[in-house]
Amino acid sequence: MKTLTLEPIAKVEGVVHLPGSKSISNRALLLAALAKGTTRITNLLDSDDVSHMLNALTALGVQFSLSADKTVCEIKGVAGVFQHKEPLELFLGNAGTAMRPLTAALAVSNVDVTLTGEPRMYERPIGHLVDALLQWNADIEYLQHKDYPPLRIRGKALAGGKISIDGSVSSQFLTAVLMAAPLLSGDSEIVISGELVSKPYIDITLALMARFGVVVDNNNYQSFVVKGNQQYQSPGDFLVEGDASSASYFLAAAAIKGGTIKVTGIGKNAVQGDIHFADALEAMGATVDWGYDYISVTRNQLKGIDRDYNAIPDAAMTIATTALFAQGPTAIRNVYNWRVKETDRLNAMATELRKVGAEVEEGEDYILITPPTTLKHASIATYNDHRMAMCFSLVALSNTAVTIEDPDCTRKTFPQYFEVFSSLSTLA
Ligand SMILES: O=C(O)C1=C[C@@H](OP(=O)(O)O)[C@@H](O)[C@H](O)C1
Ligand SMILES: C=C(OP(=O)(O)O)C(=O)O
Repeated sequence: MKTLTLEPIAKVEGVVHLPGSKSISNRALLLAALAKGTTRITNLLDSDDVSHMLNALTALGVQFSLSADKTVCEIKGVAGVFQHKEPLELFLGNAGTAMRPLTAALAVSNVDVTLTGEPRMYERPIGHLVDALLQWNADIEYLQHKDYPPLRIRGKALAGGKISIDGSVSSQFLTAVLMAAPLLSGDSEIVISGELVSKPYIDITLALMARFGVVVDNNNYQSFVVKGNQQYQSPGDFLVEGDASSASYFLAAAAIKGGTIKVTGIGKNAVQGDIHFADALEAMGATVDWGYDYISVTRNQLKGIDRDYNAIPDAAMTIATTALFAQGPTAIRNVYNWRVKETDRLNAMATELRKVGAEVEEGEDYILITPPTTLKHASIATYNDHRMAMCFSLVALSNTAVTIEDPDCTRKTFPQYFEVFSSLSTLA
């Protein structure tokens, strides 16, 4: 297996132009594909998760052109729902932002589609989404195990109406039904049961739908009303914000061993909840500066924090390895759904943090990390989880090297991560 050893880093500083947000790239592609008119998407992310969405759109007959560097996509919308006569199989890797939204969009289209993915995708639940779509009378079949992909979807026109959806495992299920709702022939009301997790991602969904001309009535995230029989409208040009989750590694590095690092492509008005990772760093003691198109962080003495990070589950992983450099313990709470992401992230994080010397308590939905006085060199298993690889690069900001196993797993959202990280670093 390929490994990458990062030697101890004395200092980090510089400017990072962030690649496009994964969450926004895949939403923008899907809505542009459904919309009336041609959309020119710029700063599109080029990564595996986005390739899976693009490949699915190609197979569905959507016409688009990509620039040589794959960051500009001009896409001609189908002005309605997808139409495809022959049965199709779409392979979606482990991309939640492709699997979940496409399940709903295809259930209301004229298609007969089987959605497949990597083995881990077949362990990531989708039952809450399918249960919601079945209430609209969708035709969806589990091909292996109840509540998990692969799925066979025989899409058809659906009438809408009132449904309930369990929001306690993934917000992507609600995102999926919201994006499909305007395509129903009648109006719909979507009522949330259970505590809605990862709420800021719903704001991304509503903001994107609005950019494509569809306004949703949001009753305090308890229920949503969407008018039926609508068509998404292309906004013409659409610029993808920088990826705020990807920014977290650089901002954390600055807090630990800056210098100052400035990330551009996101700022104080960004729509992604993960920009509030910078607030976590500030609470730990770092100095944060916010502009309209940048966030910069400068080092300071860090102290441990104890907070609920349900709203930013992806960036919260970066807090776990930043905690290695703080005075006192850090608790990251209310992150149960770490267990159903690329791997069981609570277990993976606890196991690997212990390897570098931390004392870790792994709860059902929290992790409590007490940093060691000196970090130990370790070979870090990454569990095919891009965020495990990126988070543990921070260990090199010590007097100790760190070895990252399978570093190429960052291709899910950030293929160039290690090149960018190294370009900011001065070795000890
Ligand atoms: O809607 C989105 O773009 C996402 C929502 C979050 O998932 P959950 O809602 O499952 O927490 C997040 O972890 C994922 O990386 C992207
Ligand atoms: C959970 C993640 O991905 P997905 O979109 O596949 O859910 C992630 O990127 O951390």
